[in-house]
Amino acid sequence: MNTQTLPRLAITAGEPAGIGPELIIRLAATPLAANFVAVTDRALLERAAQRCGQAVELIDDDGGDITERTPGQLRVQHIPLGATETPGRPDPANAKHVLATLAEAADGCLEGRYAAIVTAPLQKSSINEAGIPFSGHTEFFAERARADVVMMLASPELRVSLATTHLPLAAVPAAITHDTLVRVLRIAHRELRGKFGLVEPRIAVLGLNPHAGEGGHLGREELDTIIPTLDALRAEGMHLLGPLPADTAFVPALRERYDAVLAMYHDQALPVLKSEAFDRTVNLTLGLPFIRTSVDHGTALDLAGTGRGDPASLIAATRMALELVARRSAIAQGHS
Ligand SMILES: NC(=O)C1=CN([C@@H]2O[C@H](COP(=O)(O)OP(=O)(O)OC[C@H]3O[C@@H](n4cnc5c(N)ncnc54)[C@H](O)[C@@H]3O)[C@@H](O)[C@H]2O)C=CC1
Ligand SMILES: NCC(=O)COP(=O)(O)O
Repeated sequence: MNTQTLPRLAITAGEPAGIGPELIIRLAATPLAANFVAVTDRALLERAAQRCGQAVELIDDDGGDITERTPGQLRVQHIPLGATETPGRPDPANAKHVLATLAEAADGCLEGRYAAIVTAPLQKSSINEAGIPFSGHTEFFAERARADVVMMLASPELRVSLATTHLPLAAVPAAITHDTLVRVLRIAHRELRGKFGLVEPRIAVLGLNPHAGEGGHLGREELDTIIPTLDALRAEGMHLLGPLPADTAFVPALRERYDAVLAMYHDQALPVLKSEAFDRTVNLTLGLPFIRTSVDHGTALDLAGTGRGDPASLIAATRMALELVARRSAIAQGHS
C-alpha cells in the first residue's frame, strides 16, 4: 500500500467561460498521482463535468493530505463566481473571482498549503474590461511573491525564455536594455541548473532585428546592447551563443548546440513551439519562490462548453509540476 502523501497541487480554472473548467475535469479523470485541489467555484465544475459528459467526484478540500486518489476525484477550494458563466462569453463580473483564485493559489504556496500551482488559461481582456490593470499570470504571481521572474515555454524538444512578455511590439526595443538582459539571463541560467539539472546550461540568445541586425545595417540593438551584454556575461562564465538570427536559430543543426533559447519578445519564438508542439508545451514561471506551470494555449472560447478541448497541455503542465516538486524534494533531502 502507498503511504506517501500525494503532492497537493492547486489547479486554477482561469476564465470561467473558457475551456479551463472542462480541462480540469479531464485532468481529474487521469490516474496521475497527485492530490488535485481545484481553486474555483464548485458549481462551475459540476456544470463543466456535465458539458464533458464525464463523471467527477467533487470533495470539499479540508487542507489535509491524502495517500491515494481514485481517478475522477477532485478536491475543491471553493471561490464563488461573480456571475454564472456562459461558455464562450467572458463576463468582466467574474474578473475579481479569477484574481481571487490566483491569490489563493499563490498565498497557499507561499504558506506551504500547496506544493505547486498549475493554471488553466484566463482571458486577460475580460479582467482589463473590469477596470483592473492586468497583463498575465506571470506578472500577477511575480508581484504577489515580490519576485523577479522570467517566462519560459518548454516542450520535450525545446525550451524558450522571453526577455519581454506581455508588451506591445512598439515598446519592445526600448525594453531590451543591458539590465533587462542581465536580469533575465541570470534567472534563466540559475533555473536551468536548479529546475532542469543542467550543470552548464548553453543558452542561445536571439537578435532583435532581421539577421540579428546584419552588422548594424538592419538595426543597432545587437551592436549597442546585446553583444556587449553577452560578452560581459560570458566573462562571468555563462555559456551563451549569439545573438543568433531568429529565423534560423531553430533549425535542427543549431538546436544541437544549445539547451535553451532566450527570445527578445513573445511572438518571436512562441509560434515555433506552438506550431510544432501545441499539445506538449508547458508555460512555466522561472524565479518564483514556488513552482508554477501552465498550459501553452488560451481560453479557446470557440470550443468552450463543447467538452472537446484537448487536455494534453494541462496534463503536460501537471506532469512537469510533479517532476519539479519531486526534484525539489530530492534536493532538499540532499540527493540531487
Ligand atoms: N495561460 C494563459 O492564461 C493564456 C491565456 N491566453 C489568453 O487566451 C485568450 C484567447 O487567446 P487566443 O489567441 O485566441 O488563443 P487560444 O489558444 O485560446 O486559441 C487559438 C486556437 O487554438 C484552439 N485551441 C486552444 N486550446 C486548445 C485546446 N486545449 N484544445 C483544442 N484546441 C485548442 C482554439 O480553439 C483556437 O482555434 C486571450 O485572452 C489570451 O490572452 C493565451 C495564452 C495563454
Ligand atoms: N503566451 C503566454 C501567455 O499569454 C500566458 O501568460 P501567463 O498568463 O502565463 O502570464
